[in-house]
Amino acid sequence: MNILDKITLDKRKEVALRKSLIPISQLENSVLFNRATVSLANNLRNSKSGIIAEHKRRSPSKSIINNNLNVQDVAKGYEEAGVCGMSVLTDGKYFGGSLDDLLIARASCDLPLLRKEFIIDEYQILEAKAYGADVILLIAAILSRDEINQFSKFAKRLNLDVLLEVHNEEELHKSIMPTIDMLGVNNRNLKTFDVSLNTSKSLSSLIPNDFVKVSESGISHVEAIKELQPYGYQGFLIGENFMKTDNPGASAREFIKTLEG
Ligand SMILES: O=P(O)(O)OC[C@@H](O)[C@@H](O)c1c[nH]c2ccccc12
Repeated sequence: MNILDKITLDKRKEVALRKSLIPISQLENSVLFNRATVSLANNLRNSKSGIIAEHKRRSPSKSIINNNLNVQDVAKGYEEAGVCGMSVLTDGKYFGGSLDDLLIARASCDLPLLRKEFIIDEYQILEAKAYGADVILLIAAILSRDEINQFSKFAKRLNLDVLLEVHNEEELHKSIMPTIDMLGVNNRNLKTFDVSLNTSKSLSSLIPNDFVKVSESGISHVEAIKELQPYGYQGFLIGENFMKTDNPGASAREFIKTLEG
């Protein structure tokens, strides 16, 4: 079984348990549930740098990245650095994250927040809203076209932006629909962990212009962004490159200064 299948299998069990612990009505009663969300897609359209900075403690491909930071400092640091949005990994087992991380990030900054999660059930979209997210991630590799349609419609009804992640042509064709705001091309193959910026380059011309194009993973220097911008990319999701340092906010700030300067 590949790692993505393993993660999704575990996720189905986890979500079933979560559902039994916290009823939907309780999520809907969250103070955050009815707040006005901020659009990441709009921020990216109006930005010169387009950086989405991620909070990621560890990953199956890199094991521990950084265990010595607190989410509050990271969120504030990213906001001060001038990023367009923040991505918060909420998967516990494989990435060391939690919904509490999302909640703390929400309490610490006004950036649009992406719930970075393996979404396989509408319940997780309600959680995203209740814990302060503005954007959800949908991963084409683990969803059918019908599910993408259903989940993205559901998210739009909650005023959440939808970032749809693809890794190849087949996933891209399956996913094009008007309820998607941003199309993210993951440079990392989630089944093998191979990383190549060529994935973003080769898929770019197949993405219709009404979607904001986001390039994800493996971006470790400003030159990579300069290389990808001519292909129409307006968003760049960066995790490890910032998180491996003692001060992710400061490294994001330095990165953006070099990029815009
Ligand atoms: O740390 P990196 O290589 O900069 O990557 C960030 C982000 O793209 C990556 O964490 C990611 C992209 N898509 C995902 C889906 C699930 C979990 C994680 C991811």
